[in-house]
Amino acid sequence: MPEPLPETAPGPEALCLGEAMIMFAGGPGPLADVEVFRRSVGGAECNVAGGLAALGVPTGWLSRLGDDGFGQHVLRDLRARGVDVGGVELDAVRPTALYVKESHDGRSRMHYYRSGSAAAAMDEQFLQRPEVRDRLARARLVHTTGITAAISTTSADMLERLASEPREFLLSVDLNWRPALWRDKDPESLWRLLKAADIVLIGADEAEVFAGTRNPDELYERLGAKTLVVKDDAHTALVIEPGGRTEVPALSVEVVETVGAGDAFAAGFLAATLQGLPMVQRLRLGHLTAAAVLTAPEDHAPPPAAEVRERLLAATDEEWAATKVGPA
Ligand SMILES: Nc1ncnc2c1ncn2[C@@H]1O[C@H](COP(=O)(O)OP(=O)(O)OP(=O)(O)O)[C@@H](O)[C@H]1O
Ligand SMILES: O=C(O)C(=O)C[C@H](O)[C@H](O)CO
Repeated sequence: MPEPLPETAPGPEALCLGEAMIMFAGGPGPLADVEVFRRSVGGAECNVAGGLAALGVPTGWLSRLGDDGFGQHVLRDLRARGVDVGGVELDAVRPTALYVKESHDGRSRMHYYRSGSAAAAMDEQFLQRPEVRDRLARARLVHTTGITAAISTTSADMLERLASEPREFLLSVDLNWRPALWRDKDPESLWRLLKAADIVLIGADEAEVFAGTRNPDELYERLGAKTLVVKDDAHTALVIEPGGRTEVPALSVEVVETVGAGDAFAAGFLAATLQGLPMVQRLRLGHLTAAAVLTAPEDHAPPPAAEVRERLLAATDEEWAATKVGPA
């Protein structure tokens, strides 16, 4: 059973709410031919939680896991990465979700085995559990994604509740549009969640599919977000907020595998936000942490070393533009 936070503990500053999955990476080659898979932990919010903790932000991950070996592995892995898992509930019946990453023809495809998972049973009551309620009351930031809105109707209801109740924390939402999870579902609840958020992160490509536009001004207008971050792959990341707009070009990266780069970007951007850094540095830290994941095969990777981060956050625009990142 998760331990409630002691009354005096400050609790995690940041909380990430969503499903973790055991990820099996196979290939290169078509799934039908792969015999051996490498196991690691995936899941968007869980990737962000690990990324925030690695950047020194006290972070908790809120979710449900099957009371099975895979769930134990997720807990062990997150604890080892310094993430508080006291808000995790174990389910004796429903399993921990799985996903298989197929690498074939130079691209990755995700195959989910997650329907009926322990996390999909998250509901409004989950937020009322003392272990969760106490952490929410003390957090400065809560991050979630469109994936959590998609995994079940009870989970979508939970997010509606989270977004509509009075809150002290900043609510951050990454669109993370996953069409496979939205078949036969109306994304209206996701629009409401995005509109209620204080910070919205969105990739230009997925915006085009989800909202029919990749134009940041149109998105800002439609989402009414207080801080909208639009990432455009290898090109640039742009923030629009009431005070104006800031744009920072992406780094030049020798890409190994792209899944998880958006989560790593979110971790860097949000960590720098909590640290009160100026907007250019918030975007730069996002690019830097994304670059670390782009040069690794897993969905998450340790961020660049502190001295590298400090040097590049302080670099001139010319030095930044000339920076190249390759596999470690
Ligand atoms: N080819 C690339 N070269 C350099 N940086 C990249 C490249 N692709 C992605 N990035 C970095 O990763 C960040 C996130 O990428 P992207 O724009 O694809 O967001 P996303 O669609 O939300 O990601 P995800 O597919 O992980 O959900 C970018 O803002 C950038 O920092
Ligand atoms: O696609 C999902 O639902 C995942 O959470 C798996 C990956 O870890 C995630 O997509 C990376 O952003």
